[in-house]
Amino acid sequence: MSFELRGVSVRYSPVLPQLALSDVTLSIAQGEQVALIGPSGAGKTTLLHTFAFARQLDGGSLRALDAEPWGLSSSGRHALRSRIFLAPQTPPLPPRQRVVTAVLAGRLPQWSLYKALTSLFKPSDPQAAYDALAKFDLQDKLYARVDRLSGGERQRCSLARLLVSNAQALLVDEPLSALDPALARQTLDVLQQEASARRATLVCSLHQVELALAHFPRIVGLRAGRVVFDAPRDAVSEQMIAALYQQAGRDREPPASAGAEPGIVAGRGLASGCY
Ligand SMILES: Nc1ncnc2c1ncn2[C@@H]1O[C@H](COP(=O)(O)OP(=O)(O)OP(=O)(O)O)[C@@H](O)[C@H]1O
Repeated sequence: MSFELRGVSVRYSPVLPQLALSDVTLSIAQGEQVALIGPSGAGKTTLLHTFAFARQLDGGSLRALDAEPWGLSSSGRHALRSRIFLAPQTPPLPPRQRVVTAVLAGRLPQWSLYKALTSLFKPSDPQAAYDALAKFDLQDKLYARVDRLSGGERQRCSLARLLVSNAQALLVDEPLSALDPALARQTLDVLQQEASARRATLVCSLHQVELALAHFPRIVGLRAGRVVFDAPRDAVSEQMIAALYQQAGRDREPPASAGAEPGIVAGRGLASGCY
């Protein structure tokens, strides 16, 4: 099993009454490809960070790659973490760095400190960075500076890092926010082909509901920190989507229908695609 959450709660601060995740139970098998959808503030990012044990639990338990990260020593946790790639919503790319160096940073978890430092001055494997960038049609940017890239180029450059890593679990947070529709589809194709080729688990948060349903066999709907549905894409109806996004952002209480069949909301359908 890649990830198993049992009754997990996460709170950002003890002074904040609300839970970012509330009693979440979810299992994801190795090699599965899952889309997380839900309104802004639903807890998608928090869930991805929880999988990658970047956030402490306030309750419940987590298993990741068949280990219990919070029961390990910090060095054990670090070793386990190196097998997971978390691509954040805002790519942390140093602006003055060359793209080749930024992409090869995807290998940092596998490198010694010496190799990491020397690679800053002389990229250790520019061919690997070139090949990864080529999958996103960005190979001509190999030696460009990161701050000369467009937002969409930067986003794909950050995902090229994932391609050079050797992670067995790929956690990707809103990878399409700066991309046009054609690039968005291409980017998802690249991520999914890569995950399939290395039999890695892929969990991807998306605001583009249509793309989530078109690309991912399993869809998890989150709202107000809770799993509202977890279903094969063919079982996800327009009504479920409408209920998931109903009054998005206006409450942090679990919807009355959480865990049950959601109600029908008129006027919004899958055709509107991005909620
Ligand atoms: N650093 C933080 N400190 C305090 N609260 C936070 C922090 N990060 C997130 N939250 C809160 O936790 C909840 C879940 O946020 P999260 O970022 O996981 O949602 P999301 O579904 O990823 O949203 P979006 O789609 O807008 O990125 C929200 O209520 C948010 O305000």
